[in-house]
Amino acid sequence: MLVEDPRGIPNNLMPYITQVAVGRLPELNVYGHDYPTPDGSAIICLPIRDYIHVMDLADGDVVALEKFLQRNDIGCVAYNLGTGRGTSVLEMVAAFEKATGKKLPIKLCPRRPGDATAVYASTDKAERELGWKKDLAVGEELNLSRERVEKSAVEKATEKAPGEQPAEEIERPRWRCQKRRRRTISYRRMIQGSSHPEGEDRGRRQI
Ligand SMILES: O=c1ccn([C@@H]2O[C@H](COP(=O)(O)OP(=O)(O)O[C@H]3O[C@H](CO)[C@H](O)[C@H](O)[C@H]3O)[C@@H](O)[C@H]2O)c(=O)[nH]1
Repeated sequence: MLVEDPRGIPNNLMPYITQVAVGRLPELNVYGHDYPTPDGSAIICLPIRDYIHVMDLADGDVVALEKFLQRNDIGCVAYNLGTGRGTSVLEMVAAFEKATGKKLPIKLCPRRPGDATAVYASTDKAERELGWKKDLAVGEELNLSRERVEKSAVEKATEKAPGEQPAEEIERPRWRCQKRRRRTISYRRMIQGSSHPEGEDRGRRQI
């Protein structure tokens, strides 16, 4: 998932990339550059994964919940939410560099034990039954990821010690994602206005 900012040194790719980009970590270790290509040719190929923005994932949850709230007899159904597309680590690095205009220092390293060569979702069922499809392009996802990290970096820089007086106002990056905010509001309305017997209580707990 894109848009993660854990404390300490991250294990996952995106938070590692963003921490290198803002200078918290010196370089990105790219694990594994000796994987086979699907056709068995000798070309070096990095492991591939399915990278989806957390807001697309949240939209998928909303449409699944909508379906559930409309029917009482739906039972347990599993849907894959992803882009349906495999992307390599170096493709992610290139997309990030394009979105931010910033060069990321990388180091090619041996494979990480336990890493699978290729993992990506089949999203046909979600598209067919929920009408859900990821709608952010990779560049847009990465812009949002960068905004999230910049915002968090400002918040960390302005954290106050107990008893400390308010510091001078620091300009915060503007959150440009008005479309997403509108969706969150309509999600709240949907839950609050639900006629499902449990809808109102569920909505109160989640908001
Ligand atoms: O510092 C790092 C961290 C990761 N990777 C590589 O990046 C890829 C993703 O590794 P992660 O640890 O981030 O994630 P997983 O392999 O557990 O994959 C899961 O998380 C991914 C996002 O981090 C995608 O969502 C993916 O579909 C999901 O299976 C792997 O090829 C890994 O070897 C690096 O090269 N350097």
